[in-house]
Amino acid sequence: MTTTTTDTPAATTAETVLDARGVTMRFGGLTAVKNVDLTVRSGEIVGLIGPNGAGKTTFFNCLTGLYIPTEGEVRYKDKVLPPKSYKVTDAGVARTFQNIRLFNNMTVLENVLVGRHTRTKVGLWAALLRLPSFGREEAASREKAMELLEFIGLAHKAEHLARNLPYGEQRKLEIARALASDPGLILLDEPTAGMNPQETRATEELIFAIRDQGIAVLVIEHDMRFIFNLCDRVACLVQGEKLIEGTAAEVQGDERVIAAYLGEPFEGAPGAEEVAEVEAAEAHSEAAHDEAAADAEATDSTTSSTDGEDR
Ligand SMILES: Nc1ncnc2c1ncn2[C@@H]1O[C@H](COP(=O)(O)OP(=O)(O)OP(=O)(O)O)[C@@H](O)[C@H]1O
Repeated sequence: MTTTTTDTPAATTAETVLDARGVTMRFGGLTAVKNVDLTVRSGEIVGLIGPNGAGKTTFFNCLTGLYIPTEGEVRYKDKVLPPKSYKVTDAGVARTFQNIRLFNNMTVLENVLVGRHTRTKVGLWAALLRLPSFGREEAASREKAMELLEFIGLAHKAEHLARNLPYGEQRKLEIARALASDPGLILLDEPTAGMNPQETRATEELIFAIRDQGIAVLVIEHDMRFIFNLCDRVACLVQGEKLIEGTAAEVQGDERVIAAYLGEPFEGAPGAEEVAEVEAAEAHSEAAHDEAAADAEATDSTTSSTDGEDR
């Protein structure tokens, strides 16, 4: 397996924000992610692609404390991330999910405020007794949440219930909620799933704007045009292993990536050896079957001619 890593001059001098090394995740006998290394540097947008079931979401779950990797280590700004999702958020890594997870019966503003809670400092008693410190903190949180809603273009819907937003806006709201925790890195799991081309284009602009605010981005997507337009670097997972990592042009033109998406086996692909073994075994058993059938036919014809002689 060949892995290409191309560094732009800016990327090589930038700080490493995420450093995942040798991440492996097994579920019983299934290895969903196998020995994957991936870095994301400040100022970068990195894409993670791969066919269905390649292990992309499992890898995200390993990065964000939802899963404890069977092997490997994940560091954020040089510190090993704790294996608890709220602590990962606290450390500065936020994420969105493939299936939207909003609080549907809360308003748009309240949803963003929920995302803000990791950054609020007042204690339980101050909140329950509504002490002045709580009031000040709450006002600051609301101001920040409204700024975020301005940023994503939903300030005019702050008091709407989340469930009443159109699908594309719900996805945006998820991003705003993730941003509310003031992350240094945001992980987006299929942010344009189910979007029309205009919404997809707007999401692309939003992600560029997030990057311009100094937040590094790691994004999973199946929309190749979107990913190759957006990303500084792209890594492709196939059957849990990183097949290639490089610039959009390098990954886009790699015939193994094309073959992986078209579902064709290709030389050197992860799992190719197993596929070759199965194919060889099948060919062998077919040949044995043909041989046995030919033998049986020969025996039959000998028997029938003998039978004829007997009569
Ligand atoms: N909790 C789990 N228990 C057992 N197997 C799992 C679990 N989560 C994922 N898997 C398996 O791990 C493999 C990778 O799944 P994963 O969802 O990470 O792939 P993916 O690349 O994100 O796919 P998609 O693009 O379809 O979302 C699949 O075979 C899946 O069935």
